[in-house]
Amino acid sequence: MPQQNGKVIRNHEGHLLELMDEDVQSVNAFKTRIMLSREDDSSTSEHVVKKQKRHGAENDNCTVDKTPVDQNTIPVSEDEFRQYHQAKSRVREFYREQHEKQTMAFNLQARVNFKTKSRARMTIWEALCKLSMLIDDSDPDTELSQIDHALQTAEAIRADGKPRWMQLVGLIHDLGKILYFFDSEGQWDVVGDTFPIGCQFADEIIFQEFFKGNPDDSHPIYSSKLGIYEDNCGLNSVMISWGHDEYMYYIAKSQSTLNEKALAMIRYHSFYPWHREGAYRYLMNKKDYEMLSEVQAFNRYDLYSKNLTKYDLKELQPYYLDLIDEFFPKKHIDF
Ligand SMILES: O[C@H]1[C@H](O)[C@@H](O)[C@H](O)[C@@H](O)[C@H]1O
Ligand SMILES: [Fe+2]
Repeated sequence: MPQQNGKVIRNHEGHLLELMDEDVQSVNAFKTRIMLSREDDSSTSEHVVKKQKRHGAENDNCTVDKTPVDQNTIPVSEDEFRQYHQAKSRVREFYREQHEKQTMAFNLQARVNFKTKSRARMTIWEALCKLSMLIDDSDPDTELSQIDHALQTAEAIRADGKPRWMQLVGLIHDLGKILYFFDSEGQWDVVGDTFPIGCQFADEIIFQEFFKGNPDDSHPIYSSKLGIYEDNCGLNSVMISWGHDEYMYYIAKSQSTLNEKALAMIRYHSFYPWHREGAYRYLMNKKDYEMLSEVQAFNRYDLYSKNLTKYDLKELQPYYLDLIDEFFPKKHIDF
């Protein structure tokens, strides 16, 4: 049974405690690094804003949305994807808001919120069905709902004969976007490309100019090249902007048997400035180089599978239910 509004601290949940412990430690580590930099960060902002939902089909039960799609907006060749300079205003406005609001203060608080609350308990399939109600404002390449995108990605990986764990990654890589229906302040803290917090916003980030409105961009430490980090400290020690990738990574890490490549694909698939544009190499360690090629291999399916195909959910359900069972030992997942 999904629990909406889970503001309850569920201390009896073993995995939640584990997660909290791990992340309280990492949040503390970030705080320590900030304190060590002796900067007075008084930028606590008001996070309560009105949510504007951009819904797809008005249904919560996984029926197929038959809404016609504007054919002219769909990219056909690889170089037609991610053309942000000609993107619609909804995409520009999305990034203006995201870049202004993804601050260190927000990110620390988002992690504390995540670790100290439980939002809902449901099956992976039930969660996937929720994605039929979300269209991603940040994405210039699809107007379909996120359930269509999940199936397109998974089916492309499957059609290419890739391993079953990777097919599952295709299916659930964006599942964290259900965060939008729980704790989020809008889409800006759920979707979109991601980037490190606590150091310079690299030029390779799309719409870099919108960081002008982010207080961290004029912070003496956070705006420096290394910020609070050390050379080659490894991405695992870097705080990446909060959203569906981080959220789903924690869920999959604690409640699935997916391997480290799968977890890296989930965690970094939106980190385009890194995996596509080559930024932030100075934060990487040896392990990150191994994972980089995995994330890039996954990205091909994530990005280039976006087309007009709407798969028949009922037809695919038995196959994917088996796949989910293989890697998620518990039927009901704490989201
Ligand atoms: O991984 C993708 C990618 O970063 C897209 O650019 C973004 O629009 C989506 O929200 C996200 O899921
Ligand atoms: Fe994504």
